[in-house]
Amino acid sequence: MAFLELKGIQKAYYLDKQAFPVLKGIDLQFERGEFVSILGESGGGKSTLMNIIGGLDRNFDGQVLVNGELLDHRKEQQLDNYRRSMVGYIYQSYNLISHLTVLDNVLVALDMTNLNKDEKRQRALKLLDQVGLSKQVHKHPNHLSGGQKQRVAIARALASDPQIIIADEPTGALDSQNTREVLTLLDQIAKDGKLVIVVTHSQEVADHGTRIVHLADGKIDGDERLRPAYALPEDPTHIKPRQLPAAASYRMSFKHLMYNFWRNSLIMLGTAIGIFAVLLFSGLGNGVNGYIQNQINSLTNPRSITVFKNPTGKKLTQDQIQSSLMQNMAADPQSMVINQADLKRMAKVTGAASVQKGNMIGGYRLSYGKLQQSGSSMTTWNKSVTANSIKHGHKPGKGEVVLTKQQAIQLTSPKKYRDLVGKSVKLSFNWVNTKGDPVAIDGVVKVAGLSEGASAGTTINYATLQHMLKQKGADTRPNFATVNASSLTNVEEVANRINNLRNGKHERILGAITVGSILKTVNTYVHLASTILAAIAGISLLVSALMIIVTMYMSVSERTKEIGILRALGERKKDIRRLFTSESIFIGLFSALLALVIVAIVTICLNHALYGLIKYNIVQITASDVVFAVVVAVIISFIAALLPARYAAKLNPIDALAAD
Ligand SMILES: Nc1ncnc2c1ncn2[C@@H]1O[C@H](COP(=O)(O)OP(=O)(O)OP(=O)(O)O)[C@@H](O)[C@H]1O
Repeated sequence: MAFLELKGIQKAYYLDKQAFPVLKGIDLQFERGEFVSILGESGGGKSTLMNIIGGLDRNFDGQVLVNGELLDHRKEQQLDNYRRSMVGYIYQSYNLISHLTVLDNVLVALDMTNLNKDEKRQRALKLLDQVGLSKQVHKHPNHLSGGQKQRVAIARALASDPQIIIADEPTGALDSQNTREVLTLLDQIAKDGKLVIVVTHSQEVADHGTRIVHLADGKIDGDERLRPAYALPEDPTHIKPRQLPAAASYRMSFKHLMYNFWRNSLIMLGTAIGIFAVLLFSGLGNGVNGYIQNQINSLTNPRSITVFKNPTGKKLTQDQIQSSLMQNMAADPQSMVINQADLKRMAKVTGAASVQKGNMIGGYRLSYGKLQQSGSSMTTWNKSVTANSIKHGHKPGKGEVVLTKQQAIQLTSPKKYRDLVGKSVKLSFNWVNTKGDPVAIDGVVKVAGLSEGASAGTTINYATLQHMLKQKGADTRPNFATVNASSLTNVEEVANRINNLRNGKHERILGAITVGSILKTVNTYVHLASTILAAIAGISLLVSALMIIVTMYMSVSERTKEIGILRALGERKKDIRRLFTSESIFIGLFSALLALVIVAIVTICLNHALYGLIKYNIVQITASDVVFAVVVAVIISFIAALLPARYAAKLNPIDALAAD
């Protein structure tokens, strides 16, 4: 039984369904320890035969038997295993992987063996030493001479200790000195008990072997034994093949990424800008939203509902309630009185947590020394006002008021207005008694603080105002109420229920004003803006994904030959796919990290620049934004690599090896 046997091998290439037969029935037997040269005219089918022997070609008729066992060439997996365990290739054009060092080129073959990390390294170094390259191990192939490159290729072919070495014109590109050295190495390989099959045009090379097979017109027309085959040594090999582990693909992808560092950096920068846009817009959305909420909440209590009497009995909008307020107060103050029954009904409304009585003065005069000021609205301090609206001083205690900054300026001067805090001012206004007769009220109150900003208002201590009214026999009943909703989410419902309270004639009796409605409008706009920004960011992510797809396709076409080399070494389609998806995932991951660095810098700068102005961090990136960005980047880069990786895996290894 021969070690390797070819039986009735036939092969034809097809062009427009027309068959061009190349091999027309080849029967050959080979033994280990042989150094066989295959000679023949150009185009005679030598390389085609080598691809069949080497397990690269699946489309032929006939049988290949190894140790008497049929190699099922229709099954891809069987051929992958066969190449991985049995065959080592040496090519005329060396076919080294340019982005790997000499040592790594040899280690690629060793990745598919059962040796541990140290053993692999030791073996690679030993083989490189044997071919005389121990000083060149860390160089890249483009820094080697032709002879040196071919010796690296020989070391790689021997790395996994295969029993068959196929060399296609191994000395075709070498000078005579290097040719002699390579032939000596090949002879030594045969001496070590391997089967060496060399395709050559050179009689000198052929004479070096133990046997010459001549191929003409697709048939064997000569088989000459020059010397007996070398005796077989005892089989010392302990190296067992195994499938390529995923970690090896990741390592190789990473090395390729680093080899093309600058080009990849630009791609990563491009992708990172897309991810950065998503992060920044999301952070800005969070910040703006938070800022507006914060502004509104700091000045007013969003859970509070201000309730007035509705003298019309009809349904009124919040704007209508507000605009008719002053007029009603002046024309018929009695019509605005909220009685005990109203207060009780409000308190019973579902979702109302508390009801607070209040008085609003429609028009009043303040005087400080010789200066006077007239105001149009002063309310008793209530739950809708927050202490944050007071910028200087504090909320009004007994006998105290809070004025607006503007009022303080009018009563003093633009430079000294703050001095008014703690000073007493005279307050006078008109009111009515329970019969509706006018009563003039006046008294001295102390300025507790000054309110400032959009919702600044004038407020007076409730007990103080009640006391002033009582003293003059005026009506002390409330003319507005503050209802606090039990939660932020039911403010509008509570307001609606209050608006719907009716008297015996089925007329509406109260009108409710909420700050929640303002908040809602603002939130709608913020949400709209965030959606638009997210869409823009989404487009930039799409561009990033397209960029990765293009890059990966470019990478596949640049690395076509490498794909062929790796397939010839025994890598599966799956390994090739992983090579490209993992590289893309690295790009995605590094882009995300780069985006995080950029967004961190921009966030710090923007927040720093704007903090002085708005006292708020306008960009707020949350931990979930960061996780989202990294996950999205990895997913997008993985998806973007799927098509190119699939394309790479499907390449025919023979065509890939023939690529320029
Ligand atoms: N993929 C292919 N499609 C079509 N025809 C092919 C293909 N590959 C090879 N051939 C043809 O098959 C024939 C044998 O080619 P092959 O490369 O095996 O010859 P060879 O003996 O190795 O030649 P050389 O010594 O010049 O390398 C040639 O005529 C070639 O044109």
